[in-house]
Amino acid sequence: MATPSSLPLCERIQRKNTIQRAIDVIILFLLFSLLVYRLHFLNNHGLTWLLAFLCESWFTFTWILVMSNKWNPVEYKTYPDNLLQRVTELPSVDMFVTTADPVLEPPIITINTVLSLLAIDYPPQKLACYVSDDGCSPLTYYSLSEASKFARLWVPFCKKYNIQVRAPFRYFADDSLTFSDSSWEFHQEWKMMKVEYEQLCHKIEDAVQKSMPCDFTGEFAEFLNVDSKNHPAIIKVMCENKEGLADGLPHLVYVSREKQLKHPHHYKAGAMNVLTRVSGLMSNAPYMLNVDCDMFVNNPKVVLHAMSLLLGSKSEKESAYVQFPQMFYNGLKDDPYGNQLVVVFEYMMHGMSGLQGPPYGGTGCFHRRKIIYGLYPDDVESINGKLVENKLLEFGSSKELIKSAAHALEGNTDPPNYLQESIEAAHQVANCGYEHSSGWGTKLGWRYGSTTEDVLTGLTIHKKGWKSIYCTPDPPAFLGCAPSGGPAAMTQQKRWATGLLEILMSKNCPIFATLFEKLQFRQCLAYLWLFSWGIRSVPELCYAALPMYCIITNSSFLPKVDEPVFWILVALYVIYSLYTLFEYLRTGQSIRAWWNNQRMARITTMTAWFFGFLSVVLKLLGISETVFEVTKKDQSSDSTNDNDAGRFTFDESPVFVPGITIFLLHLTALIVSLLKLQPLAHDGHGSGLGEVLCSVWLLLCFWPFLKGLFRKGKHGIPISTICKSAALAIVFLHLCRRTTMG
Ligand SMILES: O=c1ccn([C@@H]2O[C@H](COP(=O)(O)OP(=O)(O)O[C@H]3O[C@H](CO)[C@@H](O)[C@H](O)[C@H]3O)[C@@H](O)[C@H]2O)c(=O)[nH]1
Ligand SMILES: [Mn+2]
Repeated sequence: MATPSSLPLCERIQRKNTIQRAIDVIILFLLFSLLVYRLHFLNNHGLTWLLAFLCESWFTFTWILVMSNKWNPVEYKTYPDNLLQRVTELPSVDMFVTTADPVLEPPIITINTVLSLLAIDYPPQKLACYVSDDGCSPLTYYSLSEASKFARLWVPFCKKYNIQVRAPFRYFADDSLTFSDSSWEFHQEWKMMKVEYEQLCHKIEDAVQKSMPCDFTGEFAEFLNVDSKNHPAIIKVMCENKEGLADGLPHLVYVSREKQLKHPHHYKAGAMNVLTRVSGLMSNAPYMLNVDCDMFVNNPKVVLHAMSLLLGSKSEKESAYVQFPQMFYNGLKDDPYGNQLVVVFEYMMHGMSGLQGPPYGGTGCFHRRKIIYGLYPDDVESINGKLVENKLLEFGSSKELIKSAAHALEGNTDPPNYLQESIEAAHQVANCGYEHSSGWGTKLGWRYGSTTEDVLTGLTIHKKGWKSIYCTPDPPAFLGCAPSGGPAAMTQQKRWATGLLEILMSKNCPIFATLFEKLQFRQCLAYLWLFSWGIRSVPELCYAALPMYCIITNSSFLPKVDEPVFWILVALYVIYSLYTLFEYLRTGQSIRAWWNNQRMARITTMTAWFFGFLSVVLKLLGISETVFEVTKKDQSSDSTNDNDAGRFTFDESPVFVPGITIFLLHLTALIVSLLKLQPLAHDGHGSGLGEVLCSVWLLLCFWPFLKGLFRKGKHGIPISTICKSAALAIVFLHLCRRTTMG
């Protein structure tokens, strides 16, 4: 019989992907054939060929990155039940939740996430939950305070009946719940709990309705007249498990860091660093979990899964952090905005798992505190006083923090602390001047300088030689909101493209990390794939311009139907489409979802990513800074029955202009072609079937924009945007005419 110490905690499994590899290679071969063909005839054709060749070279390069990324997929299995037999004492975990704006992120969402964390299946005396509120909102604080009262009922209820989904709004929204085979007692308690939760919701709704949620006395006094952009730090211990009771609740602490107008606050990265320091003073757990305010715990065993990997891997070097996938509960049917990322997570993340590990995704991730504090893999074996002393120089001036950090770096656990005792020191480290001349944001903690601080922070861990692990338990660990409208989806994609490109264009570029540090070569390729999203918009826009340019000027950039290479292109298109379609079907998605994603990939690349690209160019030129725009979260769940839900929505944002321009131009091109208004072709290289097919395909991709031209309200494109796009299209047409005449 296996002894407890020999029971496995986790297992690394190499996925088989022979067929996929074969198709990858075929696609690559076709791409190379196309490039060779282009090169061979470069002299016979004009600029359009050269441009097509350059774009296709870029696509081939991207394909190589994708191939390398997906070549050795790996997945991990975890055995959390063995953990409980093997480990006598589980380590403690600090849990961080960030929220920034009570309007875009309604407090009811945040408190559901907090409640789901408080009710997690893990010894509560080992847990502390810290909520960072960058909105410094009395409403958020009030909601949390009410939620902490409700938690005293909710947490024991969840544990007693082993409830699966511990975010109450999701639990009570589940219609499939039946009481036929449950006890009378459960039924009674369930009813009581539902009433309590409804009361909590009413209180919060009432507070939202009133401009003032409370009368700003007592514990609320500090919120009187606060300005969310300019206020002192507010830190409140809302719930403390002083006796360390195993049937108590985890600690709950509210943190709103100090803000001053002239001080950069570094958005979420800044908030995470404050949480790291405040928690370092209070509970100083060796592990830290962080989630966005909308990402509630959907699998109550999530900490046990993470611990199976953190404690069960061969060495700490193998598991610097454990990342869970981002999945969504409000996913619209067939993913109309292409932002549920199922396929990306399934194939790209498992692919990276076979290399140095998944990037850090900002939410649903367990970190080791000492690695966030800047430790290298080699330091772990030879940790000594000198080394620790050197590291501590970066921590700023708080003596208490330095002491706690020394403990964390040396791997000692702290004697239990009363949280309230650290409140003064906590205020000190939450001040905006605290990081001045320290290493926070540059040498330790969450890194500054990118609107995707998560990926940057993960990269700095990988480049030290650490590896990370991707964990996909069933049921999914966390679920959150995907943006459910065109503008929100575009804002998010733009921010991602911006942040990722910012990293590529900085000293943190992964190429340097491979040359001079310990980032593995193929991990570097995987990061390059991610970081070049913004750049990809340029060749895609050029490639999208080619068919219409060719039709309008009666020139060509594609081979003619009677040339054999034409079939290379057809084969490429067909094989690639079937290949991607198969990926969607294999992850349980519909053909419609596949098409929506194909379409949205083109729309997002040419609009949101292009704007991301532009904002990085502006930053590099020193003209403007990049900003973190928070995405709007809404609670509406599966809107499968809502006809409106999948309909594209628009706003005045300039991000829609390139999309509409492309649409208008292709429409014009097709009309020109239909009415045979093209000029005479030079030397017999006029446009042909290939160009027309491309144009038709792009029109189909941008179909939502056609509908938007005729709709009103949020489903319609604002007149001003249409005018701007039309003006741009006219300028383009004019330029086309000049080139033909010239
Ligand atoms: O000044 C700020 C801005 C944002 N946030 C928080 O950051 C989180 C993420 O913001 P969100 O608008 O939801 O962005 P998403 O694009 O949905 O987030 C993804 O992308 C971000 C940037 O890469 C990561 O930080 C996130 O963890 C990841 O889920 C939210 O909890 C916000 O409250 C702050 O705390 N302070
Ligand atoms: Mn989010």
